[in-house]
Amino acid sequence: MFLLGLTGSIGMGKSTTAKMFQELGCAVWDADAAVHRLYSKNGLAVEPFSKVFPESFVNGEVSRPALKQIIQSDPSALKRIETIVHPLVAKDRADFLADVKSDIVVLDIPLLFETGGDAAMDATACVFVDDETQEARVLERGTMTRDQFLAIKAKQMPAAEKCAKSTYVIQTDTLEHATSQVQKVVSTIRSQLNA
Ligand SMILES: CC(C)(COP(=O)(O)OP(=O)(O)OC[C@H]1O[C@@H](n2cnc3c(N)ncnc32)[C@H](O)[C@@H]1O)[C@@H](O)C(=O)NCCC(=O)NCCS
Ligand SMILES: Nc1ncnc2c1ncn2[C@@H]1O[C@H](COP(=O)(O)OP(=O)(O)OP(=O)(O)O)[C@@H](O)[C@H]1O
Repeated sequence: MFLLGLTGSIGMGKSTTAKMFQELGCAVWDADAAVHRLYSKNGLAVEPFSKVFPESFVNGEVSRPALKQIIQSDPSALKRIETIVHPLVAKDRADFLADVKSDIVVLDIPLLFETGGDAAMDATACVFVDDETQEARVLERGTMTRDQFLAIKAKQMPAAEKCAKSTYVIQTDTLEHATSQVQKVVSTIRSQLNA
């Protein structure tokens, strides 16, 4: 099993690119989706958040708008949120890897390099688009204010640095261009596996 870590700065196209890998028969695990499961009703993060951040506990779930308010008024809260969430995400991933059957497994992890997760990968791929397109795409989603976007971006390793550390860089300027680069990465890895 070949582990490919897929990363990139906020809104640069990780999820969209992960789907392209999935369409080529790769198994995909998505760290952000794991966080969604953990925050939802009966998710494993609900109880610890209800104790540490009672304001975030809304209708039996961890509320993302409430968390964003908390981080906005106290930027140090993100570190405390990560301390609760990251070990639970690690367990979700270990459970997934214990069961998966596929030649290539793509792990979509926004903080791959920031958390040292790249050390456990056979190769890494970074999605990339220019800063203006990134900002326009994130703000178009309407889930974050510009200040919230800039605060998250400031927490992340600069995009150019992530790309320099990666085995592959995937430009996400158009869907067609990204698809052809994903096809090349998959065929390169498959030919290595079959060599
Ligand atoms: C800050 C929160 C509330 C924002 O929620 P929202 O639904 O608006 O955004 P979403 O979760 O889709 O994240 C969007 C992007 O923000 C970036 N991001 C999220 N958390 C972090 C973080 N702790 N540090 C740096 N970037 C982050 C990632 O690129 C991510 O893909 C949420 O991301 C969160 O609870 N983050 C803490 C958990 C975490 O560290 N997740 C990262 C993957 S393990
Ligand atoms: N190759 C591409 N060509 C054109 N648009 C793209 C491409 N890849 C992604 N996009 C668009 O960019 C936006 C962000 O993409 P996506 O949600 O995949 O990013 P992400 O990196 O997973 O985001 P986040 O870090 O917030 O989780 C979406 O609107 C998506 O349609």
